[in-house]
Amino acid sequence: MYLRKIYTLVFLRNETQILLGLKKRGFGLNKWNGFGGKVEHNESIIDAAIRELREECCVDVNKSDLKNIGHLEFTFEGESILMDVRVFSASVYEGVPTETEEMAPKWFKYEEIPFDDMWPDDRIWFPYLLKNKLFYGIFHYKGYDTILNYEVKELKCM
Ligand SMILES: Nc1nc(SCCc2ccccc2)c2[nH]cnc2n1
Repeated sequence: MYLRKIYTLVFLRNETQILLGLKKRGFGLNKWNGFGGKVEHNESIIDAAIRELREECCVDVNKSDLKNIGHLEFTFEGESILMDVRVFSASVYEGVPTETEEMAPKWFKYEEIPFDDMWPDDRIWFPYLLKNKLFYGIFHYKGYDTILNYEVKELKCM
């Protein structure tokens, strides 16, 4: 029924702030989001996450510094794609976040996250990210602005 496509989403964090990027083209245009995109057939999910972060904001992160913090699945009314988004965070990285054709990076204080200019689901699962709890969420959208139904839960590590 659904054609599952895997994507990555990476958030750089420090004690007081999180790095978001304003999407300048393509999917999620003009929304603040983490850095990420498609996983190509010839790469692992982790390698794709590292590649997209470098391509989108010129920051390099080591595999060992990327932590899987969540798993999100998105379906859209009338579409057969299931977006399977693997969410990562890192607090150790190299380089200075730099604007590219794809993204304009900016640090946001945790109390000033611009949810009104982000995907509607983000305000639902960000509390888990902010509390460092591993999360799993599924969201069924009508169009790209309306969530018809969803479920989010904390995953207990094995
Ligand atoms: N936060 C968030 N992110 C995404 S897509 C993230 C993965 C991606 C996909 C394509 C290009 C770049 C990045 C979402 N989709 C529906 N709600 C959503 N929320």
